[in-house]
Amino acid sequence: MSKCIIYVYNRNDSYLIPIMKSEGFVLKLPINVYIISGFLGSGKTTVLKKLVEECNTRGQKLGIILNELGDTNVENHLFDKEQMYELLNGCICCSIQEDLKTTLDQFVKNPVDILLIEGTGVANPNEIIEALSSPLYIDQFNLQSVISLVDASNYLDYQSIFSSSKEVRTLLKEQITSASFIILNKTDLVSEKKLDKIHTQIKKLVHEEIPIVSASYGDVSVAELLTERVRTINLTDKQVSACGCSVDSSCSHDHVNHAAIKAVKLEDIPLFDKKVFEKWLKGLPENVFRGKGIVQFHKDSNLYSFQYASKKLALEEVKSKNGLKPIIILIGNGINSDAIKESYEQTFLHLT
Ligand SMILES: Nc1nc2c(ncn2[C@@H]2O[C@H](COP(=O)(O)OP(=O)(O)OP(=O)(O)O)[C@@H](O)[C@H]2O)c(=O)[nH]1
Repeated sequence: MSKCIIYVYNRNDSYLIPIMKSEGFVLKLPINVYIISGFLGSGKTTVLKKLVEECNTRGQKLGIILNELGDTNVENHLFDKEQMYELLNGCICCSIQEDLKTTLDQFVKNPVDILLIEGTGVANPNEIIEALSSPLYIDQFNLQSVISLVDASNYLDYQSIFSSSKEVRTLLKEQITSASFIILNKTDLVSEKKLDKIHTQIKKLVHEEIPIVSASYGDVSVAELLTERVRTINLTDKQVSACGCSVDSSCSHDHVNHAAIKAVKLEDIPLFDKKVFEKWLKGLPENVFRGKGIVQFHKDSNLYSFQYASKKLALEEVKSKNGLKPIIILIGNGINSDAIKESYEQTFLHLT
């Protein structure tokens, strides 16, 4: 096939869309989209990595949108070979819907085979669905599935931790009810009995057609993950976002779902002792339930990506160090950032 690019006008006549990118590949609109949703630490990035690996093996061109609560994404190095965009400093909700639209425009101009969107752990997928189903994008993007990860190791605890926060409980529920495919993940960390109880509770929340698959480390077949389930997506509430704004209203207030869930960033990190670091993380107040970042240890020139979720620390050597610096992000509900910084300084900088 000779190299050519065909342009067509989109419905709004606002710009030209390339539908044939390069020799041998025909990248067409609409782009198939998968939303990966789920609470903090539930396993979204684990599933995303799996999908990226598979799509690369198949030679499919991938687009990725990563959304982070804070101003730093410590996991972007995992996807630096993909056409990736980061939406930082807030959820894909009323506060950065415009950023999402700008990013979607980039994909309309530069189509990919598959677009994977990972929301923050406190994003309401309904708001991403809204953007994709707006008249501007309905012909350009084809939402295939909303994959929601549920953290089995924390599901029941979160009901009590957030018993006084209706907003977070609503968010946790909506991450489930807006799904077309549910992965009950981290089953390796819970007993059969507990798992049955959680399964029964989730089943009551969703339509009987929605599959609920138990997994550990997101070990669900890629075929299942990529199945088109658009017809079973529960869009009944999609015209009203969780913060109560209608789709077309210009929402100016802060997104309320996760107002108390905040991220604390620690930089200029010294070299650590691995055991002291782990002990410090596990000794943090109960309301700090997620940590991630990059660290370096004594007598070791490697950089490590760390994940702290479900009270477990996981370390992985970073292969492409390009410009990466040690950093710690801690996320929790109503956390006292001054107290955390003080504890960090006392433990690692020996300041009193
Ligand atoms: N034990 C166990 N750990 C898991 C499982 N799935 C993921 N993890 C680990 O849990 C941690 C968090 O996983 P992620 O995939 O980063 O979770 P996430 O939903 O992207 O987290 P956020 O970035 O907070 O939104 C990592 O250390 C994973 O390796 C599982 O099924 N069992």
